Amino acid sequence: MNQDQLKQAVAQAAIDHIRPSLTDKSIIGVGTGSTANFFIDLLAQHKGFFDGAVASSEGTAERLKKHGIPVYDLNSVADLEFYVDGADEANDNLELIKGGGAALTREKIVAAVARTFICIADGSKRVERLGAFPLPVEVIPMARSHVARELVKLGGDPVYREGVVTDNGNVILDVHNLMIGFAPELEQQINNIVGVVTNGLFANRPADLLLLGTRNGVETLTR
Ligand SMILES: O=C[C@H](O)[C@H](O)[C@H](O)COP(=O)(O)O
Repeated sequence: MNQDQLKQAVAQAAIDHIRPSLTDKSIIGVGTGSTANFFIDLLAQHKGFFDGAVASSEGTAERLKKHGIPVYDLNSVADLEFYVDGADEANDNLELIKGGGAALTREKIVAAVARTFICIADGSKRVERLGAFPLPVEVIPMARSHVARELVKLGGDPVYREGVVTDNGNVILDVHNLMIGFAPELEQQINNIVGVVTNGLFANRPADLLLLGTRNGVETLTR
């Protein structure tokens, strides 16, 4: 099985997990990235069994709409049972690094609202310790240098992701070589830097269910 087939398998596992709970009133939170795209394409086969979706990026909204799936503004949604999204790294505590596709802030917002966050990833994303993947930090453009200096004080090496503007009009610093000891604390510390919108650590709101695509099948990890 190649990586795309593993992504497809976990996307299908997520569909199988949520399908029995769906009603014609269900609205599903949908993440961003190549794994989430497999999920969207499979979800489209179940139109009629749910109402619509909330998107974590403009790209995802566009893909959902192309499939004819209604996209709702999160502000108009009172109840979101599921949020399904990929990750760049995941540990066995279901803490994640996300934001390789620059969608981290909207992803974190939708994850905060959802009752169940299902993370889908191919097995290569599983790590013992988070941090080999550079941590994405979304920053207000005028604060970029200030935030970079503060991140250096935390022991990281921030690199400006040139040419990338987030859906919120901000920029991304990718922080290399961070020692991530206690992830929930570091997540807060970075978010406390003035000018940071949010960072890609999902440790205070980790996933509830992690579906990992491996050559031996889909592994399920829960908290
Ligand atoms: O900003 C992007 C998201 O956090 C993605 O979920 C993450 O980068 C994983 O993407 P992919 O499924 O393409 O590996």
